[in-house]
Amino acid sequence: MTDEISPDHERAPEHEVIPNGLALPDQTLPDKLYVIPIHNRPFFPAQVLPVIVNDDPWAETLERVAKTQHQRMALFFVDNSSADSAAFDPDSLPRHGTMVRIHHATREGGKLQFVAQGMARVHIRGWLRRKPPYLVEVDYPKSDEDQRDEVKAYGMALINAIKELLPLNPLYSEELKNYLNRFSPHDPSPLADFAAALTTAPGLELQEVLDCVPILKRMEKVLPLLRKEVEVARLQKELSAEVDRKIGERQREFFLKEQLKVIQRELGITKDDKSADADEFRARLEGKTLPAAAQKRIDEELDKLSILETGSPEYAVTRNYLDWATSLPWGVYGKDKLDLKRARKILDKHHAGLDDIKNRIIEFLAVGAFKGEISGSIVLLVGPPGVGKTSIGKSIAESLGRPFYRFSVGGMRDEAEIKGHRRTYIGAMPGKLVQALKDVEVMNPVIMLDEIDKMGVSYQGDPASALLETLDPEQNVEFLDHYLDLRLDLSKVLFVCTANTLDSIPGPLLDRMEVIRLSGYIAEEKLAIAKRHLWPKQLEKAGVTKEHLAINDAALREVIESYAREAGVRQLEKQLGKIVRKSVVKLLDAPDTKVKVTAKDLENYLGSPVFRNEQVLSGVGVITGLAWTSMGGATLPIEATRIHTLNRGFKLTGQLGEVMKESAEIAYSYVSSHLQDYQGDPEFFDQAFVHLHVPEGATPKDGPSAGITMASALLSLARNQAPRKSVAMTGELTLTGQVLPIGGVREKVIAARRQKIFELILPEANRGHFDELPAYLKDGLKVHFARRFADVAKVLF
Ligand SMILES: Nc1ncnc2c1ncn2[C@@H]1O[C@H](COP(=O)(O)OP(=O)(O)OP(=O)(O)O)[C@@H](O)[C@H]1O
Repeated sequence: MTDEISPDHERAPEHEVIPNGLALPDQTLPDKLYVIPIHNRPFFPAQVLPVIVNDDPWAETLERVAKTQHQRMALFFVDNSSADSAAFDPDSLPRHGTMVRIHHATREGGKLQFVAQGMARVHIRGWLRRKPPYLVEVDYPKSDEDQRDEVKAYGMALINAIKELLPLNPLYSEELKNYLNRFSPHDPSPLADFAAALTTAPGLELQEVLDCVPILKRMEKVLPLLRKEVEVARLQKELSAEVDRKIGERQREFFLKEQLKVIQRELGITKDDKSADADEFRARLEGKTLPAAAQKRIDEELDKLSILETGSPEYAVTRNYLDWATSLPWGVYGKDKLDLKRARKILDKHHAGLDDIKNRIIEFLAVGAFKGEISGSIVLLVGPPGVGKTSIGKSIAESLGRPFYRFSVGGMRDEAEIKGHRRTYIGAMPGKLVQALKDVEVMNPVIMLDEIDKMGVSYQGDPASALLETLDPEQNVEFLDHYLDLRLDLSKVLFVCTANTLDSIPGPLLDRMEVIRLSGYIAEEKLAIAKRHLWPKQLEKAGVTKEHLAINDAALREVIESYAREAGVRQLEKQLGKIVRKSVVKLLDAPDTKVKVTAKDLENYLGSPVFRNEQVLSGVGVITGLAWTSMGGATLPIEATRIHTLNRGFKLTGQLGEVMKESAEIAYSYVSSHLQDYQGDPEFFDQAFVHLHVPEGATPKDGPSAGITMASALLSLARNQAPRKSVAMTGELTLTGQVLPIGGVREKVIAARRQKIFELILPEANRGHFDELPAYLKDGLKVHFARRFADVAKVLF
């Protein structure tokens, strides 16, 4: 067979625009047709549908069809997905295909598209060309068109089914319209074909319908297919209605929820906050190691949080609890830097002098370095105000590389401040220690407890015993905060406490502490501190350079002597601050000058001097004692006078404590009964009402160490003889005239030097303490050691 064989040689008419589905009067039935295979489902004679085939190899077929006058070809169903190519087996074609008329063929992107109008069943009689373009000889099978009642009944059934189908899917009505344009609804053959074409039955089943020429049989096949289609469509419709309903419900819910969110946001109680809260709390615990009990407790609280209403007070309480519990640094420990050289450098950098203190601290750190950790120790720095206790504490933290937290327990009356309130209280809070740990973010900081000698006691519990529980390494492994109600391990915290005196620190607490004494500074030390630290610090604070503002040593010395004679340096620091501030005012007036502060100018800066050198009192009945208070050592003049001679008597003033009163009684008894041993008038006290006064009457004083001083004052009065000037003394006196040792030798020596007193009387039993003092304190001092009061009297008179 050759290519020349073609069904027709005439060209198609130029314009043959046919509205879809319009029945053609043209009933041409060509006996030779080109063939194109189609897939998915067969094409029925009652259909008008667009068909798409591959350009290759069907382009030529279509071109040839286009050249025919009748524009017809045959479509055969091939149930093979690979068949849209030339590679189909011509013998595999089914018995019947459909002769179609081609309209509107177009070509785009490798595809050919045309509208096929089904015309008639067609049967291949023989092959004229077995490769594309395929060409076959055909004939057209005729169905038996008898109008028996059964056919009619089937026709009615089909029409009813189609009617049922129509409302279920709007697409069907379009196809029905096309169909009715071309055929009478009572024509059984097209009706059966149309009905089959409406169904979504599988290709092979539909091919069976196409292959079935006898009308009754064909209708028998189609009706169940159509009924099934109706059922499926109905089911589908129901399903989609159900889906619609569900989507509708969900959408409704969604919109309501969104509205609720907006309302809650407006009211400040956004639901989202809840999960954000819980998420944040969980995130905070990441990387931390909690004890099992704490983990369990926090999990429980988180669960509770999730069921509470955000607006409820209970929510706020739980949230607050979790906020605290999760922000603790569970299991987070900083690494200690135990480098002693570095530690020494840091201590030296911040502190002038204090060599013995620094050595003690280095020893303390050395023990830690040897053990590998610093824990289980409590350091107590005791000394007068402003001697650098706090700054030593800070330096310890810095040299260990640990964070530092400081709080004062002075005046604390309620143990809840240390251990927290129970959660049942409104506004309950954890105690200071939990707050400290939250702040420093490690479990092993240096925590400084200031003023532990000034803790109070009240009905709200005893803070001292709470503190003992906190500090004691035996107990603080399991420290319990009332608010958290969780056990915390405080054993790795290094506690540094400060106090001005040891007297009021509870014994059990003191027992566990490593006591380091800072005893106050003498003038030379203060000068060094002022030059190296305080003055530069004040300049920096004011933003002035030393090129603009200078002070000479003489001026500094004068400040120390006349304006700041306390044991510490806080007053000194304040005075220097005053000088700097006043100088800044001057500098603002004349920016390019340099201000030099000298001793002469001091009155302009600081007013008249607070202390004068001639302040040491002297005269009959006046003796300078040495005292030691929480403010450091001090000189303490004691005066005795005879008020009248009417009767015997004795009166005491000056805010004296019980012990001091008793030592006054002892002094009075001793002196009055031993006057003749001391060259006094033995009758003197028989006609003397004596008044003994300790000045600075507003300051409470106590202790036995003024015994010999008071006795000396009374003796001076009785002998009516002024004692030697510039001698100061301290010592306890017994009824038999023994001189007993006293405490605070160092502080008292420092105080005497500050007052420029260089001759001292000390109890013999304190000789060792004196000898231990550093040379710079002992230099130039004349010290008499007294065993008995007679030794004292010998020096004085
Ligand atoms: N040896 C020193 N060298 C340098 N500066 C010092 C020295 N001693 C104290 N200072 C400074 O004096 C000021 C007061 O010191 P600090 O606050 O440490 O005293 P404190 O003993 O803790 O007093 P308080 O008992 O009143 O708390 C600080 O500015 C501190 O730096």
